[in-house]
Amino acid sequence: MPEPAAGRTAPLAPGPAGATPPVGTAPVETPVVELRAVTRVYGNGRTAVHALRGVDMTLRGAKLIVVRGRSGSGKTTLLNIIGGLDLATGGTVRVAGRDLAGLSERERVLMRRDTVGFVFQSFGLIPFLSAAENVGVPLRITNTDPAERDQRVQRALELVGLAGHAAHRPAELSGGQQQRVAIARALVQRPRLLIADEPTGHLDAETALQVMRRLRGIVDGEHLTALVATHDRQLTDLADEVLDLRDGKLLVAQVGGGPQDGAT
Ligand SMILES: Nc1ncnc2c1ncn2[C@@H]1O[C@H](COP(=O)(O)OP(=O)(O)OP(=O)(O)O)[C@@H](O)[C@H]1O
Repeated sequence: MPEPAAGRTAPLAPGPAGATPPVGTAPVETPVVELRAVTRVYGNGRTAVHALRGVDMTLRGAKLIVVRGRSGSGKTTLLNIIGGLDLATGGTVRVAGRDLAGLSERERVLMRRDTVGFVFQSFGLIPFLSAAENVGVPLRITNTDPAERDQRVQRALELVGLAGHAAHRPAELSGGQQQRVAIARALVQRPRLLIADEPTGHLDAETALQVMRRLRGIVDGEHLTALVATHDRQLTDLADEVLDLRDGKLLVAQVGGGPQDGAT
């Protein structure tokens, strides 16, 4: 699939100013994710668990990419390493052109904040805050100007189709609506990369499909890359690419433009 000719659109407003290089605004040619020979070993000696065994991957462009695999195949480990929540034992991990191993802890925090949006199975909403307040939490942390914050929260809620539910608390929303609020919260910092670990795991099949369709539309409309781990077979139909992990190895990888680009 051809790459967009121009830079990606940034409908959720320009990137924040910061002391570190603006990783969230890396050139569009830069793959958002590049893994080379990535390994992750938990523990050591005879009890060592080889969760990832030499994963190569290149992701770029507005793509919805599904990672699937049996329980224990390494999906969460892979997503956490790409998102900078965990460090690889070996190999190279580049996100928006930056080698994560070369970043300090603080730089990794900034990389996550500016480049990556996370969505988890359990939604992770704060129960006593409204939908809008939940979505606005990342912007409060970064001391975003209140007027800009309100505008970006409103836009993010519109993207997930919940502009009319801004004042509702999580308990007043359905499971699918709660996950859409969580997606809006992940989008409000305008990430290049959205990482979702079993985002529909707590939803019934019909609701899961609705959430995934919404995600599909957001990937296309916002020109971001979404990496979604799921067991759900029907959700893979909406993906541009499907990566199969088995025992820490990537079996299928036709991602990032070139044929077999990044395939193991
Ligand atoms: N912190 C840890 N310490 C030791 N082993 C771990 C740790 N985290 C994961 N593992 C092991 O690494 C392997 C991969 O786990 P991971 O959670 O990445 O798989 P998964 O595909 O996401 O599984 P699931 O679908 O059940 O969430 C498994 O064998 C798991 O037991």
